[in-house]
Amino acid sequence: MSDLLTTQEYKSIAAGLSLPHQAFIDGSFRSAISGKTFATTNPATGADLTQIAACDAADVDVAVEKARDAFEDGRWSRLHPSARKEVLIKLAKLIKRNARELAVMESLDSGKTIFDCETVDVPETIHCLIWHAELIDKIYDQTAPASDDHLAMILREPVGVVGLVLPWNFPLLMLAWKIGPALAAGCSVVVKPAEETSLTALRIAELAMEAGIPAGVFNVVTGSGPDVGEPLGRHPDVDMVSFTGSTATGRRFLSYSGESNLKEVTLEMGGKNPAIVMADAENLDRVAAHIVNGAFWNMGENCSASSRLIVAREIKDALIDKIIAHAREWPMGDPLDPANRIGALVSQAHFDKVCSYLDGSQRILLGGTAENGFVEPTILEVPADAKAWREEIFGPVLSVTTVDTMDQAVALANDTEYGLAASVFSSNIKQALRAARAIRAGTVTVNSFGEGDSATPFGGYKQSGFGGRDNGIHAHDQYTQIKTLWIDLSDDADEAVS
Ligand SMILES: NC(=O)C1=CN([C@@H]2O[C@H](COP(=O)(O)OP(=O)(O)OC[C@H]3O[C@@H](n4cnc5c(N)ncnc54)[C@H](O)[C@@H]3O)[C@@H](O)[C@H]2O)C=CC1
Ligand code: BAL
Repeated sequence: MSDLLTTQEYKSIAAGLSLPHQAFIDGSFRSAISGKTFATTNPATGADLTQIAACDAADVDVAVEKARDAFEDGRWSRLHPSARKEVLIKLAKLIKRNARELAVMESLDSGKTIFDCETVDVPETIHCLIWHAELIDKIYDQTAPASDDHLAMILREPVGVVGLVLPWNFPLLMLAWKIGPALAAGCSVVVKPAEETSLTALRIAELAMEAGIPAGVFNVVTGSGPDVGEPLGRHPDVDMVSFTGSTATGRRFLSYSGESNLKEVTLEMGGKNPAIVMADAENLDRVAAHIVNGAFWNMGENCSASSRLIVAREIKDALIDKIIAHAREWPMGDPLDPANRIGALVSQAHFDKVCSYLDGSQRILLGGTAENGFVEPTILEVPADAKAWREEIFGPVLSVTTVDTMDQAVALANDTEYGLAASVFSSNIKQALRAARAIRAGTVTVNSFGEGDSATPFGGYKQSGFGGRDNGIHAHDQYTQIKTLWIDLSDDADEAVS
């Protein structure tokens, strides 16, 4: 990309950044009530970046109370949708104005490459916010069939105070996927960023105030899952939680809801996503480029990563050779070097988890080495009962196995507790579409890898998803609820409504 800077220029921006470190509640930054902090670290160097407010249930209580006050007095929730639109578009413009700073902050905090932060995370964040802002004053309520004496209206109302619990793999983008539709709908939000990556959510909250989002509407409470996520999930005055993260934690949010106020819960969780390549797939070189992108983009720290390659036996060697050639074009190293496509894994704990799958017991076709937070793109040939085949690794590790027929491939694709995404490569389009229908996953791509865009719903089948979809007009459903308004128009006041 011609407008990327040099490594030195990025490092000088990094050195000059002012890093937000306090929680953002009711329109201002504040320390945790306990006064506690925790370190956020640059995973590429191991150096501490800053100390972040380590909030707990007391801070969650204040944020929810302020969010409730804001929601009830209507300072945001009752604005004309076009007024909310204008403010959200202003926020998107402010993000654009601060794009470089946000990209560097995101890269430092998460280990993601500056190339991805500059070309994907920040621009897609802006696009997502604009998409939902532009949508909100174009949605019509409905009327239901009713007699001439009655009017039956179906109205959508903002759900209220929502908790948005975020993962660390796309800190900005997942924030946008959730605040875009939630704020557009008129909700007040309490955001809980992942403890590994709090910085950009805090900076966006500051920009949101500057854009004109009223105090109390957009709060960010930093801290650990048990200290902040759980109190939010259990809070009696939170109407809804939208979560993205692991299936294990998603399950907890269902329990929190069941054990508290039955708040609505939407869960976007893990994946072990298959890429099926049949012998008749056209242009293996192009297929290989898609597989490399699917498996290794964002260091494989992607819930929709193609982590299982199911390939027709007769083309396996040819395809693997091409995948290896493409993977070698993805340099690994300093995330602030714009030439690099593979950065550092998000944390030492996550690095250790990914390394535990590289125990030497598998046949390694590529990579397999890991050092100081960086894991090389790795391809493992494994049987379909191997741990690496079945469990979500969330690192740059592609597991491969062979089949003879599309039926075998689909059966293997579906042999998982997950159902987030899949891709199918075949020049026989009928066969490919039949397979796409048979695969139990929320997004299936044919002859490509991708997860859609702001306009297309994203979420999972089985243990990958619950309760709704991110993105598209469907995301709006998460943050609204339906009210029926029934009006008797008859002159006879005694006539029963029916
Ligand atoms: N679907 C996805 O996009 C993601 C999947 N993962 C998967 O999860 C694995 C573990 O990563 P984690 O960071 O531990 O994910 P996680 O699911 O534990 O964390 C996601 C969010 O939930 C919060 N959380 C954690 N424990 C909680 C609790 N007991 N109660 C309430 N909130 C809680 C975290 O603070 C974070 O904000 C990864 O290796 C990967 O396999 C992780 C992040 C994103
Ligand atoms: N791929 C975007 C959603 C996620 O990884 O959680």
